[in-house]
Amino acid sequence: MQAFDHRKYHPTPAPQMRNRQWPNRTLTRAPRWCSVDLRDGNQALLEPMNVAQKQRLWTLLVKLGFKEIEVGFPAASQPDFDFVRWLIEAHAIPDDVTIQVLVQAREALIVRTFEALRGARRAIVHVYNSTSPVQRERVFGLDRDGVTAIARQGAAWVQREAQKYPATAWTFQYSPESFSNTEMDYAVEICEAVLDVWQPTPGQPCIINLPSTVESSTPNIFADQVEYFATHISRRDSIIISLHTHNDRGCAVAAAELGVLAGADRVEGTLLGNGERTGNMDIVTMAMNLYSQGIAPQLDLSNPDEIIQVATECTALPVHPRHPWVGELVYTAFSGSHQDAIRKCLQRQQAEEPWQVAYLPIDPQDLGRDYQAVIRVNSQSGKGGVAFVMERDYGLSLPRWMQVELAQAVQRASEADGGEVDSARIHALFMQTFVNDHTRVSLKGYRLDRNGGHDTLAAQIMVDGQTQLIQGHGEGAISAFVQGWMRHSGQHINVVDYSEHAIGSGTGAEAVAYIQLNLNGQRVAGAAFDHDTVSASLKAVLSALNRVSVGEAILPAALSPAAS
Ligand SMILES: CC(=O)SCCNC(=O)CCNC(=O)[C@H](O)C(C)(C)COP(=O)(O)OP(=O)(O)OC[C@H]1O[C@@H](n2cnc3c(N)ncnc32)[C@H](O)[C@@H]1OP(=O)(O)O
Ligand SMILES: CC(C)C(=O)C(=O)O
Repeated sequence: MQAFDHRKYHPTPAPQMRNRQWPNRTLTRAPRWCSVDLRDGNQALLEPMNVAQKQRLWTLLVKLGFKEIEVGFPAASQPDFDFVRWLIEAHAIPDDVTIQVLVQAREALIVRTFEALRGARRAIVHVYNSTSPVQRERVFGLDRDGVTAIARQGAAWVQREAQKYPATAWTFQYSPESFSNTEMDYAVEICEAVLDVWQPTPGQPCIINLPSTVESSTPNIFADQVEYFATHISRRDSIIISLHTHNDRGCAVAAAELGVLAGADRVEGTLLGNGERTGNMDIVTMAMNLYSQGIAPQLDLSNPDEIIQVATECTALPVHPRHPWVGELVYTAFSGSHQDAIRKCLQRQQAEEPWQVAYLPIDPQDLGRDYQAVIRVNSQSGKGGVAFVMERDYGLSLPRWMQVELAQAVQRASEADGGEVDSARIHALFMQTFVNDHTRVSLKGYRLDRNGGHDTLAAQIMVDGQTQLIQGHGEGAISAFVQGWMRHSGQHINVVDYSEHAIGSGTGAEAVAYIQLNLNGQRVAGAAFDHDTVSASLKAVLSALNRVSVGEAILPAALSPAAS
């Protein structure tokens, strides 16, 4: 066979299901969570955690609200053993938290595991052996009966050792490792053998943990396997069915979700999905998936930045900026149409109504993220994003036609400079484009006589350093000013659009005015600020006029200093 030849592989067999129920169900509550960060997560690290790092991660897991935490494989290494001893001797385990430890079905390792747990108030001992045909035939060289004997014997050793420590409240857990690659009838058979040893009861249940040790099928097949198992195993009322999915195909979360629909009670996973190969099931993602559907996740994930900080410091693994729910960029939109939709929805969103914001599946503030990062502008952005930034950071609600023109200026800047255009730069472009410095023509003062809609305005303006007086009549100050300007200059000006609003509140509030003129057939917009609204509007007219006059020397002859 040549390289990259798909014929090397065969599909994972799926159980024959006649009347599967899970597709008709929906998730309504969070499963029982068990964090395996300190065990499966740890065993996948280039440099496994030392005791201090484990203590740090443990503290975080407890703070997040985990009630079951697999703390290590104490028979495997001294740091794991020492960490379990520290937890017990330092009384670091809260009353409502149960520690869990993993061990192979090997006598010496089981004995050592119970030594590590001496003095624990409560503990889950998790024993496993692998059950798939490849493991049976190629790793263990045994048939089904031989592998079942390992499981039965392991279960018996666990039971025997537990009896030596009667002061501890023990729960036993068994994993048919490689469950999802095991024939389902055999998976049930081997677990029955373990249950025969442990004899669980509803009052003293045990945990059967079903792993997709290596994820090798679509999540619906995993769900079928779980439903098959849950409906064929005996003593269902005496066992907690737990899932432990891996992410080889990128579907660990989906598999766990469907597995819960298929009858599982409990889910094992890690924070942000660290674990063997492509990782364990990411509990943060699954819990946030539930949260976003209005289901209490039973974990406090309101400070993901702390989770990321502790997890990355303990594992030395970075978190992708687009990691589901918590990545640095997940609540940031660069694309114009997304920004436009987000801006409109946020404007309409009422505090007491259900969240309905396009492109933002949850309110970023729930996770301590502010709206600062929601909209960032680059060459893919449009007027919506630019308008959002101006409103959010400077309190400026630009009229639509000005948004369009500013967005074009921003786009040119982004294309010229490459990358993101930050809020300060957008503001500078606004000021440069629409407000400018009134170098040639500026307002010195005005007198407005209001006369029932027929107003007279006398304005003193500076033109190239010399004072000029223009006078006009009209309906309102702007129209009187424009009329005066036209009379003096011979230019034709039409006010196409005008708006103004206050920035801030109280006596110190400033007004901003936006105006669009048609000057001799050419559209030109301007904006201006002043504490006095009339001044702001007259200055906005001059901002627009300055724009066309700059560099083009089209100042009207009558207003040019030579003509005065
Ligand atoms: C899918 C999972 O994540 S399972 C958890 C895996 N995690 C780890 O392995 C991390 C911790 N493990 C370790 O540090 C080591 O494996 C130890 C210390 C526990 C044991 O080390 P060693 O005794 O040197 O043996 P090693 O791990 O190589 O084990 C292989 C032997 O154990 C047997 N074995 C492996 N798993 C099991 C099991 N679950 N139950 C019974 N026997 C097992 C193998 O058949 C093999 O036996 P052989 O020597 O007769 O061929
Ligand atoms: C021991 C089991 C649960 C495991 O880690 C796996 O199968 O991935």
